[in-house]
Amino acid sequence: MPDPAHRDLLLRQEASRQTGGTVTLTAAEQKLDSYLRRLKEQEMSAAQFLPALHFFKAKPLIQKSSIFKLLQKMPKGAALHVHGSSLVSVEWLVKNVTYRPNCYICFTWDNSVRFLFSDRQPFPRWDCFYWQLLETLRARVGDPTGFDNSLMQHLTLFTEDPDNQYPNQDVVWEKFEKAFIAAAGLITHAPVLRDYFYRGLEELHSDNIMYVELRSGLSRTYDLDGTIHDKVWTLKTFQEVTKKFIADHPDFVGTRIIISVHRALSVSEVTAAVKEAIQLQRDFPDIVAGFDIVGREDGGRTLWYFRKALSLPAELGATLSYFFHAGETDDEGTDVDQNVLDALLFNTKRIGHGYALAHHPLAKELSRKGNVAVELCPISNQVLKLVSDLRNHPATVLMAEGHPMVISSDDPSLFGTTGLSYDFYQAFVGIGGLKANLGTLKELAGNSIK
Ligand SMILES: O=c1[nH]cnc2c1ncn2[C@@H]1O[C@H](CO)[C@@H](O)[C@H]1O
Repeated sequence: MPDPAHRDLLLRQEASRQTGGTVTLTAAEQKLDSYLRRLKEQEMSAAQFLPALHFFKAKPLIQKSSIFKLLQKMPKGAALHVHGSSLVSVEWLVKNVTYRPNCYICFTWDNSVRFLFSDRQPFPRWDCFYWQLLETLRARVGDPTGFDNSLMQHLTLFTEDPDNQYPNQDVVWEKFEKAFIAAAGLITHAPVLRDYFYRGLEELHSDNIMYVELRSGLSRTYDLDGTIHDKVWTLKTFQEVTKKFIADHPDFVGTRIIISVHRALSVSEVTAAVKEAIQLQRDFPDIVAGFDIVGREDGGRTLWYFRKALSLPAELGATLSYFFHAGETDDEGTDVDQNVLDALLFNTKRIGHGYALAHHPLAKELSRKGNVAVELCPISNQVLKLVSDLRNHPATVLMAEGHPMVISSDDPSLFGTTGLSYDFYQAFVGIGGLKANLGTLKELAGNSIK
């Protein structure tokens, strides 16, 4: 029989490698940890293991969970992987923004919607022939609640029947991109953008988050009379709103922007965007964090495809920090699957998603040694169909190995979440399992503000 004392020693050694395994807990924290463990045993043995359900089905049940309620109260540090155009709850977009005067709507041939604020009847566009004043239309349909719910459906992925609505990744990604386009007309109206951003910070702050980094393309914004504002205007607006928010909430620390472009762009377009981002980071060092390339990785252009553009800062002797999405794929062995290694070769500061990282021993080693944290977004991975049951998420291995990682929400409006508590729940209960404890939570929150 193996020596029980030796076995004990090995078990302790192994546990100490787990994320949070080296965090020491005070006596009071140990008490809380035992309580958390009991709660977790109950929730994990419940007939419906919530992180195994599609998030849309689990959400109302998570809201009743005692662990979730504790997580809401916990200071969670920073939200480091959030897309700026999916920041605020769709209820607010519909109930507040679409009720503002001069809001026009148009239904497109592909069953999507467009919004536009205008002081006159908008001209037909290629994607939108017939614009109607929302106020008039809402009055005419007679059932404003039903109408508003249908508007929300265009702006979120939420559905009661996700398994049938989204049979595969192609279907869910198509709806996903359509929802971004639909929301754009609301969010890029200049006066709305200010309120939208302030509201987004409120939602984060009320979930005990102190800092956020937003991926944003800094889309041009417009005024009622059609005046267009450029990226500098948008950055200044982010800067001003953040300042006001901190004045109103002194415990909030700040916001920074990771300038993002879509991977559907050409090399020359990305080259121009990199040049512009270098300049913007130079001009706004306190608000521009760096640069990323976004959009669905599978079937999309790779980081290596853009290598000339991405090498520019080094060639020019300029600085531009990278925060690349990489390895948000289960297509092992394809070109996109190499994004994780290439992201590291381009000195990315963090890896967005890194779902594929577990299958890349060398990239994993580099990320660990360089302390390049993986931005784990469990709900996003579930909704966008990379994984169904979180117990099978490759991050279970990363967490067991103490790999540097942070937890984030990716697209709160589209997934119907606010703050990070839902994401922490899924990571803590689903991915961490019984092994993850209060030390794990402390380390995850701590990693985000290092
Ligand atoms: O999880 C994600 N992976 C990759 N791209 C994403 C994800 N979430 C959003 N976007 C991309 O960000 C753009 C808006 O900033 C969206 O158009 C979408 O392509």
